[in-house]
Amino acid sequence: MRVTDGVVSEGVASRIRTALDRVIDPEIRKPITELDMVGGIEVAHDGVAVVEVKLTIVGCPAADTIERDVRDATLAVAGVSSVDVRVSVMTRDERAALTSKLRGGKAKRAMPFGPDSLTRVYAVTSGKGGVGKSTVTANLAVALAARGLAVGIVDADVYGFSIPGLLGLVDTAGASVKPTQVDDMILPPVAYGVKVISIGMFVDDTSTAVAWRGPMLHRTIQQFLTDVYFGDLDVLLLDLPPGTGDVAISVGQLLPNAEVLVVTTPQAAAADVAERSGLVARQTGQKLLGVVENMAGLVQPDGSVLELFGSGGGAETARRLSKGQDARVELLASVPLSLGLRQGGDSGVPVVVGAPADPAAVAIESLASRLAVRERGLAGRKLGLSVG
Ligand SMILES: Nc1ncnc2c1ncn2[C@@H]1O[C@H](COP(=O)(O)OP(=O)(O)OP(=O)(O)O)[C@@H](O)[C@H]1O
Repeated sequence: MRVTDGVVSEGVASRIRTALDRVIDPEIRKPITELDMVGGIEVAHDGVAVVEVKLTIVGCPAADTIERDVRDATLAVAGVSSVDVRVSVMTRDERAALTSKLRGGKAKRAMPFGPDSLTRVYAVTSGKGGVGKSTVTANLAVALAARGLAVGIVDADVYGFSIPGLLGLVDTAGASVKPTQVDDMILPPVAYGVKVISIGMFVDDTSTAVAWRGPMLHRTIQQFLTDVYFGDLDVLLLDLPPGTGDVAISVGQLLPNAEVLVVTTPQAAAADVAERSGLVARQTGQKLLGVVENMAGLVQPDGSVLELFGSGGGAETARRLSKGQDARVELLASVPLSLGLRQGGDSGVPVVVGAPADPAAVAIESLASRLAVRERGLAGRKLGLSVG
């Protein structure tokens, strides 16, 4: 429906369009004007505005937010007395044009994180389960995003897909939120500024055991990397299942520029397993960047330190992994045992946000400052890099 009564105020209409540049699609994270989601805008002499908004899909979960933001932005424009936001859905062709635009006009299903990409890819692995790999990954991602970097996580931990829960992307029953799908493009849910995709978002029951063989896992990781719209990321973190050669091989093939972070505990025995998972990653051509020791000494109220899992495992793993490659594998951080870190994970409010003074949060922040590298220079060229 178009406004037909009386003379239309073009000046106000164009000011509304400019104001709508500030309305961001919460899932795609771009202005709705850039996404061609704004149709006609007409304003009658009495200041009554009609704004047409085209959503990507029927039942778009962001519909209410977008409609409200469009209403607020329009009403804030001088000369507007009231607004009628008319919501419709894009046609197939409009949607196809949008997904192609978001892919930068590139062929469908191109891999955006290949060797030429300016995204720094960190693959987080561990020798065995339960060492806090996912907890560290989730907090690291949030800390990097808080520094203004564009950050994404691919949770490929089929056996323990815990990233959605750690970042609060779950409903009251504990089920992961489902990503919106625009044709064959998947829009990753966003938490604390981090775009997240997880195997947990594609299983109906969180208690489902996902018993996948290598090829299935490979296809899933590949699909996550090609069909999920991450946009231009500064950093992509991959949470990998502990100690499997299958996934290391897939990551080596799909993301040859990925750099591996090995998470281990301070226990001496854990160093053996952690070393093996690092070596598997190296055999597949990936670069080992560093070791993160987690569950290190817990500071007691009296100031003494309780080393529940012993000490030195992280440094030992880094020392052993340094043999056999030119660049030294560094112990990048030692994250202490922390009630706050564990509680933050359980409640979906990462400790780096909920209790930034917690010693575990401080250690993860310092890890983030070592890894927070933006490769996109002002001229869009690649910048020189170094960790440290
Ligand atoms: N530094 C820490 N202090 C206290 N608890 C921690 C710490 N790090 C992790 N945890 C807790 O340990 C448990 C295992 O952590 P997490 O799920 O992150 O491990 P994981 O290595 O990713 O395991 P998996 O790969 O098997 O899924 C969680 O309950 C988490 O809250």
